[in-house]
Amino acid sequence: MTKYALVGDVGGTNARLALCEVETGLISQVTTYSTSEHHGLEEVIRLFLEEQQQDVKDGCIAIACPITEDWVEMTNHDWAFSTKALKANLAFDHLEIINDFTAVSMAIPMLTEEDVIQFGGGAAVKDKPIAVYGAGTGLGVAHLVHVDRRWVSLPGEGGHVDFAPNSVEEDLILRVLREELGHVSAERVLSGAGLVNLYRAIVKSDKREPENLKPKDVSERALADSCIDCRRALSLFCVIMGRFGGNLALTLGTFGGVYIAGGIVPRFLEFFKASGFRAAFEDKGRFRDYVHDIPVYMIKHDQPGLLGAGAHLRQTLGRVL
Ligand SMILES: Nc1ncnc2c1ncn2[C@@H]1O[C@H](COP(=O)(O)OP(=O)(O)OP(=O)(O)O)[C@@H](O)[C@H]1O
Repeated sequence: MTKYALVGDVGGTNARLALCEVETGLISQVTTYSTSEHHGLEEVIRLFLEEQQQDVKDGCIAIACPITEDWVEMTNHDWAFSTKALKANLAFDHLEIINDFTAVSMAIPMLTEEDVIQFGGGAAVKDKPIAVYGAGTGLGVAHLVHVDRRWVSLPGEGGHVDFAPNSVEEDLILRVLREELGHVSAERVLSGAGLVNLYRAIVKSDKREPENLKPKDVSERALADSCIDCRRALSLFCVIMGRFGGNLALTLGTFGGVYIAGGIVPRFLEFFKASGFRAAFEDKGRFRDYVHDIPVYMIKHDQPGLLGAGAHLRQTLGRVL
């Protein structure tokens, strides 16, 4: 009989739950619940399991916040719970709560050629380290290394490293943002709000007054070619994505590839392809040759969080990915 586990991907707005076939990793019955319409994770899991009519005893839920102890509190929502209590209340044998980017990284070994778009470089080297990063509401980062015939995801808060400018234009941006924010992390430029920060800094460095724009306004005006500042901001966003990805590649020698996740880049794919992204990725001075062949892939699979939560759980249960 097919054995199923519960998998989940919980963000600030939506909680997605699904079944995962333990032997194959196949995801089915994907159901999305609005987090604002429910009191907590246990409530939506119960609703989901009542629908399924399956004897589910194992689960893995990816969630958008740092996971450091039993008590889990979401960053952008008021859901909070004890993992131990949740496992006991659901009468599960096994329940893991993992960070959402840990899940995205664990999905990578499961992806096929159809799930990605390559941006330059050669072929990925099997079992070499992998980096994944993604701009969305924030900037998520994770690394994946292959040790003792299993994949290990290295967590961290890599989105909060210092923004490292590498051109006169980027120096100007840093100066303006530092005056406003103090510490300028990479996330302050590589996220939805980051795109707006770039636009505002470009306008302010020219001693003009920026408009009150949303991230979507900046990318739409850039694509429509109706605002030169927005176009510069979007171009710079792509270049800084390249520099940041190149830094991840250098740090861990990611000859297994660098992957881009997150909801922002897919919204202007053609612009991204034609941008200075790859040149900036390789713009590493004496180490240009080192990163030259490292492939970059954008993940286009629509549920990498669920796929990765399933992969994480299956590996814990002793399956080989
Ligand atoms: N067309 C667009 N161009 C640029 N940024 C956009 C666009 N549409 C939305 N955004 C920004 O993208 C960010 C949301 O990113 P994303 O869609 O990856 O969701 P998330 O909140 O990070 O993830 P989840 O869906 O798991 O909660 C927001 O900052 C939003 O303002």
